[in-house]
Amino acid sequence: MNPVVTVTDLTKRYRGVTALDKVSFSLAGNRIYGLLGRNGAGKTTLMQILTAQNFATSGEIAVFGQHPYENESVLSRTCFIKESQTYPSNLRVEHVLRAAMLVYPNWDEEFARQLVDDFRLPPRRNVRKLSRGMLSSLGIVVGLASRAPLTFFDEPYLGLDAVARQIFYDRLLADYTEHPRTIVLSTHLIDEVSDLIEHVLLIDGGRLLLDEEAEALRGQVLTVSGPVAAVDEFTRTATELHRVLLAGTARATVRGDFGPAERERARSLGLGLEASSLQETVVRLTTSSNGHAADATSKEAVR
Ligand SMILES: Nc1ncnc2c1ncn2[C@@H]1O[C@H](COP(=O)(O)OP(=O)(O)OP(=O)(O)O)[C@@H](O)[C@H]1O
Repeated sequence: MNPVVTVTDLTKRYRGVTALDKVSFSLAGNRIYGLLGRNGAGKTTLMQILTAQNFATSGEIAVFGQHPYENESVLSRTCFIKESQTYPSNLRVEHVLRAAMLVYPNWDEEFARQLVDDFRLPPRRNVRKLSRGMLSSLGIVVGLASRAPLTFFDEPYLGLDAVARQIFYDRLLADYTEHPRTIVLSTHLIDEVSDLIEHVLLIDGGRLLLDEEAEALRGQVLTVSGPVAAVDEFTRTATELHRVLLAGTARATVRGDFGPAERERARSLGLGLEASSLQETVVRLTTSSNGHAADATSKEAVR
């Protein structure tokens, strides 16, 4: 199947800031992508360019095989829900939903109504009078009910409580299962979405640090713990991302290909092995690397 998005050597420079630096990747159809990275990594800039709300400095992009700028056939299939979505101040909730119905060909009105109930949104209230969390809920309703074949959610939950966030995750997963599409979810709440994400794109300082299936990544990053000498022996053949020393023992987060033989080797050295969570993996990769993970091992002496 042709990719839904292809990005080749995409660079975006603002005055004095390189927000994206020769980024290349593609997005397949019908997958949920996690677009992860620290503040200022370049995530919003990337989504803006892919939705024709910003221009590249150099590089190529194709969305559904075409450039998205002023391209109705691409934009009608693309939905971008931003962190701080703004609406004309004279609109009520029901007006926003009606406008969305006109924009998105796959709009599901019944699903939208159900979501409005789920998030307890008052349909007749003016958007100016919505609370911060209610505004985020409205964006989520539009993002889900649009059923756009390519949907971007950029930190959609400012002000949303834990119950509403869980409703978002549950409805997203259930609806995606029934109506598969390509969803890009940018978030800092990595633990909360780690079961949803099928593929991880990690950006750091404008560079793509990771483009990996979530399942594959789970087996690639491990934490080993035990006597320092045994940890040293084990980590000789892996990339060490982080280490904590504690009274003669070490706990190291390592990245590598850990098949059954490697795991057996760890056990024979008397080491404990734990899979790292996606959040820990992202934190360790972005704090240890700057693109040079092996050179910049972080050694943190606790005692
Ligand atoms: N209009 C602009 N003018 C100048 N610099 C900008 C502009 N927009 C973004 N930047 C800079 O580009 C870099 C990437 O910003 P971007 O908003 O894409 O990051 P982000 O990954 O979405 O961050 P966050 O997670 O904090 O939302 C940052 O250094 C930011 O300050």
